[in-house]
Parts: sequence; structure tokens; C-alpha cells
Amino acid sequence: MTLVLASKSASRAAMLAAAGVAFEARPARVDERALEAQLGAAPPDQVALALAEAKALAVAEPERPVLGSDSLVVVGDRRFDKPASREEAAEHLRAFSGRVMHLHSAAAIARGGSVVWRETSLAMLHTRKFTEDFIQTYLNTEWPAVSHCVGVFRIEGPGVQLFDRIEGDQFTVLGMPLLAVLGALRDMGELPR
Ligand SMILES: Nc1nc2c(ncn2[C@@H]2O[C@H](COP(=O)(O)OP(=O)(O)OP(=O)(O)O)[C@@H](O)[C@H]2O)c(=O)[nH]1
Repeated sequence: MTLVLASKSASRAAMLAAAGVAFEARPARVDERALEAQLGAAPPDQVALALAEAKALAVAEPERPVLGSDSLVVVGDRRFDKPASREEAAEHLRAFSGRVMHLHSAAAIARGGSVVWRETSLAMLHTRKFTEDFIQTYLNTEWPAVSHCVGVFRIEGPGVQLFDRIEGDQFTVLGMPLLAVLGALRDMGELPR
């Protein structure tokens, strides 16, 4: 049965398409900020997982598998979501500068209204120390495109200039633990072994 991707994320859709997975994308109507507020001081991977599960469950689908996913960034003890303005994007970049960005990506698959699979993954992105001139020049070209990206970067574009080193798989950085998702789809008989 064709997978439903409960997401408006172009990056997540692109990953599945490139992997040759047949799917239908439907945005999940979830108030992510309200759910995050309810979760309070829960560990970041559990927050990302709860959001991924909420998205998978938010798309009503009686039979087909529904995949939800979420990514969030933690630097020090502060959690970051997607920037709401260019000014907020600049503030995020100042907070990231010279520090290690922990990027948590989670995915969950729901079937018949219940979550049947879940996974989280972590990438560690070591950022350079940015000058203010770099931040503004970078945002001159990357805003508003990066308004859709947690961490204020597109790794496949100029975002790569933010980092000295990256630990973790590229898919986690792009927004989803794709390798684990493909394994789950194989185990469910949705993909050939
Ligand atoms: N193109 C690109 N997108 C990225 C990158 N890193 C993170 N993202 C995107 O940042 C977004 C993280 O925000 P989320 O709240 O998890 O997802 P969303 O974009 O709101 O989409 P939903 O799945 O509908 O919630 C996702 O769309 C990720 O794919 C990157 O390096 N490149």
C-alpha cells in the first residue's frame, strides 16, 4: 500500500523520492509549539519523537502506513525550532557560532490509528565562529529559504559553510532517519528485501 508522508517538508519528500519510495504527501495539522510546551523539559529526542508520532497520527488513514517526522536543534541547554524571521535567524546563528549543534531527527509510522514503529537519530554539527559580516552576507542569499530549516541551513547549499565537522548520517541532517525508515518499510512488506 502506498505510504502516506505526513509532512509539508520538501526535504523529506525529496529523500523518499530519491530513495525510490512511492508515497503521497499530506501535511499533518499539528500545533507543534503547543505540544512542545506540554512536553516541557523532556529530553530533546523524546520531544522530536512525540512530534513525529503526533504528525503520523494526525493524518486520518484507515489502512495505509503514515510516516511522520520531526527535527530539532539543541545547542547547550537551549532548543531551537525553525526561525520565524530574518532577525531570529541571525540570533540563532549567533547562538550557534563556535558551538556543537545537536540535531535530533525522529520518525514514526502509524497504521490504523496506532504508532507501530518509531526511531530517533542524532547528528552533531560543529559550527565555525561566525563574524557578523558572514551572518548578514549568508542571510542575504539564504533568507527566506532557510525559514523552512531548523538550524538555519540547507546542508546541500551554502549552509555547508557553517561547519568545520559533521558527525552522523546525512539523512538525519536533512530531517529524517531515512535508513531506519527504509528498514521499517521493508519489515512491513512495503519495500522489497
Ligand atoms: N533542505 C534542507 N532542509 C533541512 C535541512 N535541515 C533541516 N531541514 C528541514 O528543516 C525542517 C525541520 O522542521 P520540522 O518542524 O521538523 O518539519 P517541517 O518542515 O515543519 O515539516 P513537517 O514534517 O510538515 O512538520 C524539515 O523540513 C527539515 O527537512 C537541510 O540541511 N536542508
